[in-house]
Amino acid sequence: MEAMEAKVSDEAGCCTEVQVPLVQELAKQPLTSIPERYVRPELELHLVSEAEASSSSSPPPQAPVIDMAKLLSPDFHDSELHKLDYACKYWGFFQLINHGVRPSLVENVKKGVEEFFNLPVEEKTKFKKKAREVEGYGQLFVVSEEQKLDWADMLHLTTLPPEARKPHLFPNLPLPFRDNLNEYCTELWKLAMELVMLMGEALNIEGREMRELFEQGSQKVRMNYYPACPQPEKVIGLNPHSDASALTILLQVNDMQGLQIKKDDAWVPINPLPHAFVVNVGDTFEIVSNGIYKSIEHRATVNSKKERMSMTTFLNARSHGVIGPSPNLVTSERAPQFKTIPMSDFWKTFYSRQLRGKSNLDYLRIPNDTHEST
Ligand SMILES: O=C(O)CCC(=O)C(=O)O
Ligand SMILES: [Fe+2]
Repeated sequence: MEAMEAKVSDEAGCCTEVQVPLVQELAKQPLTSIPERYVRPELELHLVSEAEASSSSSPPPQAPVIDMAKLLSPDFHDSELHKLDYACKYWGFFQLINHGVRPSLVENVKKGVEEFFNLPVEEKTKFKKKAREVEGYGQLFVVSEEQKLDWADMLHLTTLPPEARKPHLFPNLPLPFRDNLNEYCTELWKLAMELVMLMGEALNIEGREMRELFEQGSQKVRMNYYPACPQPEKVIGLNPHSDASALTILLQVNDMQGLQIKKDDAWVPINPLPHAFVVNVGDTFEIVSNGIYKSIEHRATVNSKKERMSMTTFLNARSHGVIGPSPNLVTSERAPQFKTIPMSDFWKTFYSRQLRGKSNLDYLRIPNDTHEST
């Protein structure tokens, strides 16, 4: 992978310098009130409409469930591919069952994540995110001293290809977590590649084009720790956002619910099914699909009872070259919806912004009435 040097430096070094406290440590103190930097006044406005919504008799809609075994079976492939296509177009999120990753491996990884966050703070600080880096332990996307903060800490790592791992991060994870995570990442790479190839098939994108975009891509993981909060309705665990990745595979680590996705202007909770992964389309795939598949806004809420942990695995397109709508999906009826830009520029703007809504995709959007070529 000769472009690796360029890739590593493209995705790093574009972050800001603002350092913030660890929320896990903050939450251990006897808090009489939530520090102002974590209080989100906008949530109070939303509470009213959510109360109205929850008083309606119909239960919230559920994200589609996709069966990987059916996608891979000649008998069920076509009908399941149709379901996958629908899920990516209208939900941007689905639960994936029968994904083939060994349950004991998944359990070991969950255990490793819990054990990491339970390490003494001095141990975890060895992984601390350094100024101007995007990987490590702490908070990402803090771009100003005034900005509101999330009620969460994260450990963010490049996991694949192995040569892109930061020497002070992945290789220093405690054993056996390091080995389990290594195997899990290889399994999830295969799974994510299978899924993007299937999504490409459903959209009629050439296999060669998909392989060029993703085979030399990278994988990152983000382990999220949301401490219990005495006033959970005032804070947000992870600000509403869409993921920059092509595809995200989320593992809920302990049995606390908190993920919500925006569907028809309402927040819909996702309750992970046993042994399922929650999968979502990221901004990169929305661009490649020329807006046909949607990267949906989601957020993490917190609660007063118990901490919550999750781990997201991101499949990213290769970071050399450009990213833009697939030529097959730009037609006389469907103009390009996004500009084509160097992938390195895409990452630079992503890491220099606050994580907020679909702001990183919106700046690439071509207004409807403009038929400029890219
Ligand atoms: O913790 C969750 O459920 C959501 C995490 C997430 O959206 C992310 O890491 O991008
Ligand atoms: Fe996300």
